[in-house]
Amino acid sequence: MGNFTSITAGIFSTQSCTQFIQDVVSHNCVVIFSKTTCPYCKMAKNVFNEIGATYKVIELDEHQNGPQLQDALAQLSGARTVPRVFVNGQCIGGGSDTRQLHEQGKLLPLVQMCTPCCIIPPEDGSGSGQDVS
Ligand SMILES: N[C@@H](CCC(=O)N[C@@H](CS)C(=O)NCC(=O)O)C(=O)O
Ligand code: FES
Repeated sequence: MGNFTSITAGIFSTQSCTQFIQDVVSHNCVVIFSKTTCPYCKMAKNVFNEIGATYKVIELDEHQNGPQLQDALAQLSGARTVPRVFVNGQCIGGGSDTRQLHEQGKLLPLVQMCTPCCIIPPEDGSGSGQDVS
């Protein structure tokens, strides 16, 4: 009788996970593939909080296809560890890589290259943005 392997593979295949990841990272300036309990992941989120960048988080431990997504991330980025951090469609590495780039002053310029810009303007109360000097 029939072989259902190809059907059950469906959405769970590494290939469709790869497509999902490529879709998410091409539509969001900063994407963090994370696990809710992971301190390295918190570190990565904190770095982007510090520079005022908004980011999309995908918590792999809460995701139906978490393990498959990790396999696909390994293929795409060379590591299946969390976090995996993407800026402007490119993987910049994990939590310590993100912090290091920030300490070297290289993270903000990467984020600023995104269109549309994902930096939240600081609320300094200095008026409506109209400069009439
Ligand atoms: N230096 C790396 C360390 C990442 C790491 O070792 N992550 C562990 C969890 S803390 C991991 O992903 N292990 C494999 C797994 O959870 O599937 C980083 O900062 O991202
Ligand atoms: S520190 Fe343990 S899951 Fe990341």
